[in-house]
Amino acid sequence: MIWSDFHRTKWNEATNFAWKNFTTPTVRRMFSFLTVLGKAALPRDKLKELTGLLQEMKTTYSVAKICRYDARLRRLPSGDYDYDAEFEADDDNQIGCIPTLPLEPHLTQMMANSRDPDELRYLWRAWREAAGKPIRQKYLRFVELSNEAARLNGFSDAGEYWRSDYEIDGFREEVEELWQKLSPLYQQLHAYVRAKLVEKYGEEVVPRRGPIPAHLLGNMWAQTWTNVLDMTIPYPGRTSVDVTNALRIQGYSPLAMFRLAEEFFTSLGLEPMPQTFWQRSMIQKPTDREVVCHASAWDFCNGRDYRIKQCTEVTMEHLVTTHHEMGHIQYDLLYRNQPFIFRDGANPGFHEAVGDVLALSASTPRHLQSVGLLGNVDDSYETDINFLFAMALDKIAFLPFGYLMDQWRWEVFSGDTTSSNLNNRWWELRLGVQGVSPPVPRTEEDFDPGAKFHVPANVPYVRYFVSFVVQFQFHAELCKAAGHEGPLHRCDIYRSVKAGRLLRNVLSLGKSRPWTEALSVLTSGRTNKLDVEPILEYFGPLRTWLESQNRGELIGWRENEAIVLQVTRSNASLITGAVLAVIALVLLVALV
Ligand SMILES: C[C@H](N[C@H](C(=O)O)[C@@H]1CCCN1C(=O)[C@@H](N)CC(=O)O)C(=O)N1CCC[C@H]1C(=O)O
Ligand SMILES: [Zn+2]
Repeated sequence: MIWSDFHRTKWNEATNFAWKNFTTPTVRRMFSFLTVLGKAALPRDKLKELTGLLQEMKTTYSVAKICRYDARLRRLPSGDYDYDAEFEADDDNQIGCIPTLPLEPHLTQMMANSRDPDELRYLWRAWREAAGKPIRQKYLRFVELSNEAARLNGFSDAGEYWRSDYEIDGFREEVEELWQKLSPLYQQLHAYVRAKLVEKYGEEVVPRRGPIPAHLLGNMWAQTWTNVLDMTIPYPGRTSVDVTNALRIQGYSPLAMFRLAEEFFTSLGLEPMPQTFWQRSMIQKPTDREVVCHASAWDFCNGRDYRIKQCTEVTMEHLVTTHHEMGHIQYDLLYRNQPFIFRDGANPGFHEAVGDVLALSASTPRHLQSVGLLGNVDDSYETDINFLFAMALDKIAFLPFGYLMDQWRWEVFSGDTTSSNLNNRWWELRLGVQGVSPPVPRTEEDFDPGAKFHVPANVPYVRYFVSFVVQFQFHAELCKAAGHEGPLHRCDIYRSVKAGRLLRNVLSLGKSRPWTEALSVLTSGRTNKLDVEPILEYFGPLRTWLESQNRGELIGWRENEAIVLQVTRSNASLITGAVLAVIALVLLVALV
């Protein structure tokens, strides 16, 4: 909605009005949200520019495609793969191929399944050439306008505006403290996975004591490592909870996956998906048009229309994502009777946690067996460790990525990071916090953060870090309500109406109360703070196992040991470059 200057003046008068002195807390709370206009506070022309930039960046990301990797065509005389050749313009200035491969499902699946470092390195770089690099300048202008809008709302920059969603002072410090408590467990997992990747690829590809090259972790952003489970599973041959094959053998369709997820919610006495959901959701990639394939959930704010858009593949990973997206819809449904301004998550991390909490139960070997996706499941120690390890490849591996994405953006918004070190700062964080390195040299010509959906789409990310902590607090409390006894990681709240009632009581509040109060409701008053104890308890047995396995390994990484795989520059390009330089020099001398 575009505000006329008259409206804006009137609104500014109203917002300065003494609503802060209203006696009714709920009304005061409503005004505290209503008076934050966000980007609508911008003058009309700048608002138009901002939304235009956002649309262009999202479109670039969603239609980006790359060329096929064709090792045969790109061999140097030495036999090495001539890596740069893919990016060299041919004589008619065309890239040496026709880009045909989109991120979903092609590149996602290739990053998950390829075990060829050359191919993975090509895919990793080609995606960043196609999706990140082209939006670097647009993003810088977008940041300027976002900061201008934030200041018009009384914030110092867009980062402070984003953090205000958490309604506590010192949220930044809180997140830092949580990460410091979780980092040792991450480093244990990192050390073990690195050792396994050294076994698989050798030390000339993976430095035994350095960071892990980012293209070898089964994911385009190395944000979760579940796709390298086959190379790293602690006890091969014992029960593995990757049920992708079972889903396919049993003929699961995307719709069947959605129905399976819905049944978990209704087994708790929670809301079924409304009729319109099944009529209007897009759960498979259409063949007749380009769509934004990145999975998302939508509340159309009329109490009836809720939809998921997802290019669903029949894999375990997509089954978990289906629970995640349906968790958003469940939350939307539970607070639909709140006043409009309160129809939101208690904080953004709560919204991200709902579906994941149910998936923690749905992913247990026992539960997978009960729905026929796993055969015989034993209660052996090895099965436990295999399960916890698979969960850690998703939940623990993710923590540094969930943490650093907005560390980087908050610094860009505050001006600590500028166009002179935009990409370098990203890799400082990736190296320092996550212990991953780029497989090819990076410069300020590149814009690697732009190759991750949430940056062009301008969706904050620390919500996922908060979710990965708080979902285990939810899990622990719901398991208590369900009467679970035994280790937390074996808990399955399936069909527990008591757990469902507790979850309903917390989620129905929406944003009508501060999230700290919602946490009090969840824990019957025991705490109102984010707490890493439940996630550390859940992974306790694995941590002990990792520490024993990692004896003799360096825990952590020497940052100067990043092996940047030498990109085999084709001689031609080097010669061309030299010749051009000489011509330029001769011309310069001639002109002077
Ligand atoms: C796959 C998932 N898609 C997001 C999500 O579901 O959060 C989408 C895109 C951005 C926001 N969004 C929404 O659907 C919102 N409308 C939900 C809401 O606010 O109600 C996603 O991006 N994830 C999941 C794990 C980590 C992260 C990633 O994949 O990096
Ligand atoms: Zn989400």
